[in-house]
Amino acid sequence: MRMQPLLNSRQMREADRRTIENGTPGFTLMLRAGEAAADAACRMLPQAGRVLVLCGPGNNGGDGFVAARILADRGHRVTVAAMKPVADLSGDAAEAGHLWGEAVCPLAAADPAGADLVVDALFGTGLARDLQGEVVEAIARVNGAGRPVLAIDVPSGIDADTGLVRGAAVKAERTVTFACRKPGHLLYPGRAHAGAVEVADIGVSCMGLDGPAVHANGPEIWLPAFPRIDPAGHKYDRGHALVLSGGPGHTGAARLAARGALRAGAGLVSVVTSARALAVNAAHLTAIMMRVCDDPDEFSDLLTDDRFNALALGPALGVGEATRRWVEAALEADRATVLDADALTSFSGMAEGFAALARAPREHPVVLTPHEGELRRLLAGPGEVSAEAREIAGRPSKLDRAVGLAAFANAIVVLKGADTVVASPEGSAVINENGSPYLGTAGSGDVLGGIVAGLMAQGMPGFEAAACAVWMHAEAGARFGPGLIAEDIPEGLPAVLRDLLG
Ligand SMILES: NC(=O)C1=CN([C@@H]2O[C@H](COP(=O)(O)OP(=O)(O)OC[C@H]3O[C@@H](n4cnc5c(N)ncnc54)[C@H](OP(=O)(O)O)[C@@H]3O)[C@@H](O)[C@H]2O)[C@@H](O)CC1
Ligand SMILES: [K+]
Repeated sequence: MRMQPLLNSRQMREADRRTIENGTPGFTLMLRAGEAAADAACRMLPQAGRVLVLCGPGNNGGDGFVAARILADRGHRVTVAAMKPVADLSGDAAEAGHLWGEAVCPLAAADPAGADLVVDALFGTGLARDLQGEVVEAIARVNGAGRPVLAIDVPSGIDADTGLVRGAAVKAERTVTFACRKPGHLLYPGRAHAGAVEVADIGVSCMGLDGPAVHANGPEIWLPAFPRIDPAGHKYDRGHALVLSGGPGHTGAARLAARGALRAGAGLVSVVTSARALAVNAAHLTAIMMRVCDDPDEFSDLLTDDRFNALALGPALGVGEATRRWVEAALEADRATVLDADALTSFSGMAEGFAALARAPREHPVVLTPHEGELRRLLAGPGEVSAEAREIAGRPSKLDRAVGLAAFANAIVVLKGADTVVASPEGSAVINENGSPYLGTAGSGDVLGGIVAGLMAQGMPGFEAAACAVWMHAEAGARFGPGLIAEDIPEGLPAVLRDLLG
């Protein structure tokens, strides 16, 4: 298994430039890209058919002209509609336009409804601003025609770096991209617009580039750091995770998290409960133990025992001063700590204070697991919030928001959603892609926090534990499919672990 880098458009340009500098002409790359697109088109349309190729003003359009030439040579009836006449193109795109060598109609005259396949070569990684005017209209006609669409590199109108729609965007059935995928292929809505994405090797290397290290999340990222069980060891070698319970009537979330931690392999897991909630927790727990703490001071006392090496707190704790004090006690104790839900929302409008706590020098990782609403409330909630925090919350790109919060709080951030991003304070990130819509169910996030804590209890580093937990959680949910409830996720972990660990 190889790591799958996701290069942004600046990094892609740099990769391109280096390849050209090392002796491969840009036009050769364009010929390879166009051929890969033509091959993909032929797989979608195996019999000779009517192909409409839409070409933009830059090199993405150039790829389109090359693909059009190859498809016509292979017997398809090809129409090319372009934003600019070939005479107005420059560089490699002009050369590709001449290679096409046949008539080009204006974009406004393109008739996607009359095609068996539409090849979208309007814009790729060079999209620089929102689309307007006739391109928006042409894209609306393509999307309305209901014909299969193959996008070259990126569905036009999708920002390759953020996955956001810039004015309008093509909805493709497939996308053929070059060298490696881009963040916008994994981040929604780009992921939905791209359809199935295939990567063509055109001789451009994605390695050794400056800038953010962003990857698709997968076992290759974290399996080497996965805790291995020592055959001669015992449960005390695999850590002891503590999960904080809410009060009576709010205890289920902690038990879900605790179950996740135990299934993830923590040697011991205890729910920390108030005396008032003890009976209800006791009625539901067997392998998971309990510790009674009625206030944060008792919790601090408990944490003088360094065998408790991982903490998870937040779900169903309640929002306010009391929860802030539990969070302070947890952070002061310097254990591998997961903060979720109310542990984050309790600091709404106090982003600076929260960050000061999280940033205090510490040995063990802090993992924050907000969804978008929790991130917004934490960084831009009502109250005295710094311009820096507000700027992070307002970033259009989910990737940038996650990386921003991670740096701001010096913590690992799991920004949850269908395209969960895990970011480190140093700026590296992974984007998850094995989830399923069924994971959006009550208590699912509680289980995730527990899995992260369970892995860290076994000594897995924070970033790897978070990325691994996100992947395993999604995998267990996706395998279960329809009818999934949060309780099923921990029970799905053994099968996922068996396949991972062999
Ligand atoms: N990297 C590689 O290894 C390889 C890359 N290759 C291919 O090159 C593609 C990147 O090419 P690219 O840089 O020319 O950018 P591209 O997406 O064609 O668009 C730029 C043009 O669009 C214009 N424009 C921008 N926004 C606009 C808007 N909103 N509305 C209107 N116009 C707008 C912009 O004009 P300007 O901003 O200057 O006005 C410029 O004319 C890449 O996706 C891949 O397909 C392969 O050929 C081989 C190897
Ligand atoms: K495109």
